[in-house]
Amino acid sequence: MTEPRRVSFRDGCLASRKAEEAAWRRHQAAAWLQAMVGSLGLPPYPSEQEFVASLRNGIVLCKAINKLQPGAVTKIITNAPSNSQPLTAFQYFENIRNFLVAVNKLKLTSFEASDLDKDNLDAGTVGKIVDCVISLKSYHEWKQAGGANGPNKYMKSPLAVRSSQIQSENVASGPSPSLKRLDLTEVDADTQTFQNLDPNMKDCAFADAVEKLQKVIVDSMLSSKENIDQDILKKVPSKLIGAVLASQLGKEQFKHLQLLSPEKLIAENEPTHCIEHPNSPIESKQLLLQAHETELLDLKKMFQDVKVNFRSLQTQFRDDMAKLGENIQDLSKAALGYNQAVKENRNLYNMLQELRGNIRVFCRIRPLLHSESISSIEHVGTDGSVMVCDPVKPQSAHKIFQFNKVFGPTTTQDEVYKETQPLVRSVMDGYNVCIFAYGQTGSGKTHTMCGPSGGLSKDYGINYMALNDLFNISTSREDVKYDIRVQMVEIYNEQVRDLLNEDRSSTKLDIRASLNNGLSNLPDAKICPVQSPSDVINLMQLGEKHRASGSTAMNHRSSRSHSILTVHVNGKDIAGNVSRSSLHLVDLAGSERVDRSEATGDRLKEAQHINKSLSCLGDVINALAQKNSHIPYRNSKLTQLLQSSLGGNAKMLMFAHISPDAESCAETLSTLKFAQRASTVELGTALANKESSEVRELKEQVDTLKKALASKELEKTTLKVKGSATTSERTKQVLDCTPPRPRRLSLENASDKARMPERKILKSPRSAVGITHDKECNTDAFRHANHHESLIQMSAACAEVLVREEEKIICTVDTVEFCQLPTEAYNLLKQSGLNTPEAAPCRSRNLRTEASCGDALSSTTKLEKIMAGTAVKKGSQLKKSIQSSIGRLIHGTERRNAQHSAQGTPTKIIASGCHNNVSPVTADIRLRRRQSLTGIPPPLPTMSRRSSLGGRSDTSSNDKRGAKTPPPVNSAAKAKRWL
Ligand SMILES: Nc1ncnc2c1ncn2[C@@H]1O[C@H](COP(=O)(O)OP(=O)(O)OP(=O)(O)O)[C@@H](O)[C@H]1O
Repeated sequence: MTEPRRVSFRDGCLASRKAEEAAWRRHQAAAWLQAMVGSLGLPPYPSEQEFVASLRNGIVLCKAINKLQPGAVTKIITNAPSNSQPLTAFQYFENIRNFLVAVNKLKLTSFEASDLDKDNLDAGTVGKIVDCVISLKSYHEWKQAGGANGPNKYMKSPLAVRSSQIQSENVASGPSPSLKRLDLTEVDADTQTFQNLDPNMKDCAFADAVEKLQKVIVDSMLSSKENIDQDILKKVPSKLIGAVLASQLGKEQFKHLQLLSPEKLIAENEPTHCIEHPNSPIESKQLLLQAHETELLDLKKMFQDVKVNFRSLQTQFRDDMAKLGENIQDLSKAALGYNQAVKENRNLYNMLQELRGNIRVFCRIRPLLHSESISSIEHVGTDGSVMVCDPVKPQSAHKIFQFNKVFGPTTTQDEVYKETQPLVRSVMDGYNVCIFAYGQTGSGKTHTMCGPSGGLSKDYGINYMALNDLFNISTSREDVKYDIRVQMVEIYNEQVRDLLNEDRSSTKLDIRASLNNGLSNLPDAKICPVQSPSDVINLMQLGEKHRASGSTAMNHRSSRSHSILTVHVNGKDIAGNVSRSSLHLVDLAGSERVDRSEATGDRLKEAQHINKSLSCLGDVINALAQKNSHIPYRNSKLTQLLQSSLGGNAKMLMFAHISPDAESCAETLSTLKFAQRASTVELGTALANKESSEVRELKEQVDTLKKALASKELEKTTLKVKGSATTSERTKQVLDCTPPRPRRLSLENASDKARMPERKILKSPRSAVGITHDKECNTDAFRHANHHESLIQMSAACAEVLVREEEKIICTVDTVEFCQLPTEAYNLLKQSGLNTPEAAPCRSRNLRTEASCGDALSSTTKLEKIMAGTAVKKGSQLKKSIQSSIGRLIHGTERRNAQHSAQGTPTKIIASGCHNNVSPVTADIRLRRRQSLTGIPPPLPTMSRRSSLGGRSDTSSNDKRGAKTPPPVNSAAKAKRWL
């Protein structure tokens, strides 16, 4: 069994300490008794009950004291034999009484007989019994030591003595002298004696006192078996005493004692300075209370500290949370910014794509059908890549193709449309869009464009969804009014057929040349207005019904023609701005290997046409990809129809359809290669076909003016015909050498080329009017040479007439101010005698006419100058202003058209270069007129007319080409020639 743990006062465990000490003393007492009388059957550390029980009959005690002092107890009542009655407590009391008498005789610590009564057991009574045994033990040791150091050296510590003394008042009559000597409270007599001695005696007495004190303490330590290092005894006695006392009663209480000298220590031991004994219950409790109070204070302090710490932690936590919140806000801002940046990046990428004009290419893989088992598609990447490997030849390299998007076999129609939607929606913003499905037969083109069963099922394809979307947008945009119309044609065996025409006997269509409006180059195709998606479904079903399809070995419902559904969208907003665009949805017939499709007869013929037209499409794509100067659009009807989309300014999307079937691997690779080549084609920048109301108004104005001009020309022709019968012959001659030619650089050239028929009327009223040749003569002479040049060249007689006619026409076309000839010019004409209208029926370019009019030359020259300087300029100002307005506002394409016209002029000039003998005056007038219309500065005298248009300025070459208009000459030279 291990020793109980010893706890000091500093730990505030006084009670525990006392219990330990009591147990320790019981152990010592029991051990000594057993050593004296033999085993008592007690454990090494007996409890109070065990200890008292072993002594209750007094036998052990009597035996022990007899060993110390033989015969101290003469008669010991021992235990009765086992068979007899057990002894009563009273019989044993005899032993106790005898023992206590013997103890008192030896003047040892005693106790009361009742202390052994088990009913009265408490810490105090057992302690007295233990003290008694310990004192016997000390006495025994003292005796064994030979009884040196006086008769009472066996006594235990003074504290114990004092305690015993107080508690044994009833047993002993009073404290024994020896006890009194050891009790520090009873030192008065000794101290007084000490002070009365002479100094030498005092020294001796002091030394003796110190020695005594030291001995007492050592005895006490030894008796209480305190675990003190033996070396401590060799140290300074005062410190030793202080250390011992501090260890016994607590450092705080006895600190001052450590500093005391022996004298002071003795003085301290005066009755007034009596050292408080901790064993006193009240004092112990006070100490305990103090310890608790101290501990409480400590705890309070600690609590305060914890509180402060907690508060600071709380503040810190709040700060941290605030910082964290700020950081999160920053992060979310950054994330938002990042998202916006990504979005902008995507938009910019799209814009870049649009600017580059690339065709967008999507690839769609159809799922394996029942009859197919092995797939040649190895991998479909989310980044638009697809990897193909021929399962029949696994050793062949894996081929990877990259597209804008790849749709796997499980992709739904909706998912496909979602990616297509932005393109479709741009139709409503005025862009032309073309979406076409390409791929081998049975790869799913019709499924994508029209839906399963060619649009007859509910799982609609792009065609229907696109139209539905357009309707949705048109209803959601309240400020724009849209007009949506639909055309549907097919190309079957190189014939364009109208699919919406119920009359199947007249469905064949001709393709007309068109520059910018996609499939509107089929003016004869039926165009149906649609108001709702149900209209669209009806039309699509009608078209599908009429579309050529047939069964082949590869597709039981194979499309045998290319079908083209065109949606025309015209929009007009509340501000009057208009937009025109078209969406072409093309479901191509599939390429097929005839051996696999087992096509024969009609099917074979169809297959050949299909393959040929697809091959032509491939040629066009190749030529576009290589940026060849010649693109073979005219090689097939398909490429002819798609020309404006492939080579124009439309947005293009191609769906490359592939079959995963291993047997179709070769076709799959061919389709993918075609699609990849197509993706490298750079189209022109997509342009929105929008017109502001201002431009539209100007265009309308121009149209009105043109119409007015045409009607007035007719009117004028009728009038002139009446008065010019006599000059028909000369006019005929003039006409023979001057074929009709288009007006160059006129307003018409800047207008829409689509208005060809109207322009023809203007250029050639002769054909439009259908009048006699003589009558035409006057009209053409007037129109083509134009009024000013005619005035110069015509005879004096006809000049006036023409001037008047000119005035009439100009008056209707431009303004009244413009057509009114200046008075000066008119008077000159009069003076020159050229004022007979009847005498001027012919065209001015006739040299013979010029010769006969030689006398009028000077007047004519003057007139020319005046006309060039005043009337012509005045008249042209308005035209010029209109033209410049149109030039600023009209679409770039139209401006280009105007440039084309301007560039085309030299060719026309060359073509009409047979009239080398044209009057230089006429040429000059013509140049001035052109300048007035185009704003191009007049050429330098050395410059040819061609150079003024930006062509070469080499006059010799000009001459060689026989330019129609010679360099201007001065009036003297002109006069010479005319003479
Ligand atoms: N994505 C798909 N999901 C389910 N079935 C599909 C898919 N694509 C195609 N099919 C089916 O494959 C078969 C052939 O499709 P489809 O007729 O659309 O091919 P095609 O390319 O138009 O052929 P052809 O050029 O001969 O007209 C049809 O039965 C169709 O339902």
